[in-house]
Amino acid sequence: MIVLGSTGSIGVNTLNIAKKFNLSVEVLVAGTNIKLLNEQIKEFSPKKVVIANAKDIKEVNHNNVSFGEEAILQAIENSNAKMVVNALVGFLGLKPTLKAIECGKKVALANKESLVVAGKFIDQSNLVAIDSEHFGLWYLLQDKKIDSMVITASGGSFRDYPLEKLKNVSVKEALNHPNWSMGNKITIDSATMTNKMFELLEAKWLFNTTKLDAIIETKSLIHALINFKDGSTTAHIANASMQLPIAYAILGKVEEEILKPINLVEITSLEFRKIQEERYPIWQIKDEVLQNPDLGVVLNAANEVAVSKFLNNKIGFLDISKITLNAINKFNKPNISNLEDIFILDKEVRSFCDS
Ligand SMILES: NC(=O)C1=CN([C@@H]2O[C@H](COP(=O)(O)OP(=O)(O)OC[C@H]3O[C@@H](n4cnc5c(N)ncnc54)[C@H](OP(=O)(O)O)[C@@H]3O)[C@@H](O)[C@H]2O)C=CC1
Ligand SMILES: CC(=O)[C@@H](O)[C@H](O)COP(=O)(O)O
Ligand SMILES: [Mn+2]
Repeated sequence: MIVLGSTGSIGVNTLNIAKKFNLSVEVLVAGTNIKLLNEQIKEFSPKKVVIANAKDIKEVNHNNVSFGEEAILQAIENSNAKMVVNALVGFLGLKPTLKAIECGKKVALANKESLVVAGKFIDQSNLVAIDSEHFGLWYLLQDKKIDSMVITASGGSFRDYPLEKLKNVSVKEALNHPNWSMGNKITIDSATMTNKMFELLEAKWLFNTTKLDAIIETKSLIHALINFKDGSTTAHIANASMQLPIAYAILGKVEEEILKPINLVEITSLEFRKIQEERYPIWQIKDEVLQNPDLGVVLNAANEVAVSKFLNNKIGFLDISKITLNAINKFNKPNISNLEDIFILDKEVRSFCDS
């Protein structure tokens, strides 16, 4: 397989599964964590390696290394591997997703931004999403009439902070996710609840419905629920680890233990909360975005600019949703009729948010 983003949280979990099931890894793509990449090269002996920057090539212990976005696309095209795990973060992941599909490879897609911005153009016939909530929904699906689907949110780093403290929280505090160990960008997206907005859009494209909602479950043990027409609700419960969704995405069928089962007696209780707009201002536009999913392009671009500014200490935490809502207000009627429109609008929104 080809692993894009091998040094990230999903990438590392993917390689753990590859090791456990003795799967071959033909291509590794990473950014700047060359130390970890070299360890992965030693362990998996890939034929090809791609990194972000030319200046780091000499540090990589491999004789076939290239760099940059175009090189990622070429590596996908030139490889005989049948599967691409896309664990890149952000808009950067879209072109590799499209390239992998074009090359007829199976796509195991953690890069949810691909679906957020381009869901209506993505052929899903050979694609499986890697996301705990969508894995949960898929696991619960059965041949019965569904009323609605619900995904859960942890509430993120600040779910228990007094509202008046949010203005001055630090990057370090924001990166302290209560339940999951993930990359920086998605951890901030969890704290603002933008991750859940992305996941509603992701679910819209994956399950072809807008009867979707999200609630907070503070322990991240329930990942998804389905309300059936007959009045029953089923819930997917599993320990908070991405190894199970990744194993299914890669292997298709899993019959051995990947995670330790949940012990409800030890857990003793679960707590559910409504997602409040006062704490998560982005939630104001939930219905609008679901009704007009082209807004995903605006939401994603503005959010990427804002999160990067926050992580670089240029703005405060509350400014992230201000920037995003401002962009949604400005670009409120996007007209996306082809993939090219996505790249044009993405650029316009970024330059608006940067100015
Ligand atoms: N983490 C999780 O549990 C979950 C993540 N997701 C989604 O999966 C995706 C990945 O998330 P996560 O693993 O947490 O993110 P990380 O930030 O941990 O990993 C991102 C990966 O992309 C690489 N990368 C970044 N920029 C470049 C570049 N310019 N060229 C090549 N490689 C690059 C990084 O390399 P390096 O580190 O070497 O710089 C790293 O390997 C995101 O879309 C996220 O929303 C979805 C569900 C759960
Ligand atoms: C592990 C996973 O799927 C993440 O998307 C997770 O859901 C993020 O946590 P939040 O529920 O806090 O957004
Ligand atoms: Mn998720």
